[in-house]
Amino acid sequence: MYYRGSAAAVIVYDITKQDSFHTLKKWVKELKEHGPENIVMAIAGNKCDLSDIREVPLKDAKDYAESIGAVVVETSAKNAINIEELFQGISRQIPPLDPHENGNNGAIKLGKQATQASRRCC
Ligand SMILES: Nc1nc2c(ncn2[C@@H]2O[C@H](COP(=O)(O)OP(=O)(O)OP(=O)(O)O)[C@@H](O)[C@H]2O)c(=O)[nH]1
Repeated sequence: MYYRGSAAAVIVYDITKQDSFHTLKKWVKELKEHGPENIVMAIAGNKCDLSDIREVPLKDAKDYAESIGAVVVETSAKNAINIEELFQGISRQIPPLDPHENGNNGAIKLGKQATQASRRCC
């Protein structure tokens, strides 16, 4: 996992495999210990189209996500379910850029400026 300087991390488990939920917890631990301090964590319980054979109850995922302050969404990469919601959830958690940090942090301030084109010639 590469996370240096990341604003957010999506950690995916398979709702039909309890093992994958245990593995997810190990990744969360790793991120908490070695990841950026304010990284936004999002948990995606993938394969929600297979909920008839689920091993991980949604409540377990929600309780765990709440305990670590993470976003949680059940997704289906196969059927394109909740993918947009996942990224919208993440974007709501990421703080806006601080224009005073590191110069202008790469951001460009948009506004009216006098340009050649706007000057009158006669
Ligand atoms: N039903 C279903 N299958 C999926 C979904 N996402 C991925 N798969 C299938 O799961 C298998 C593994 O997908 P990968 O993208 O290789 O995921 P992986 O984490 O590398 O592999 P696994 O640990 O085996 O799931 C492939 O057969 C995918 O088609 C999903 O949302 N629903």
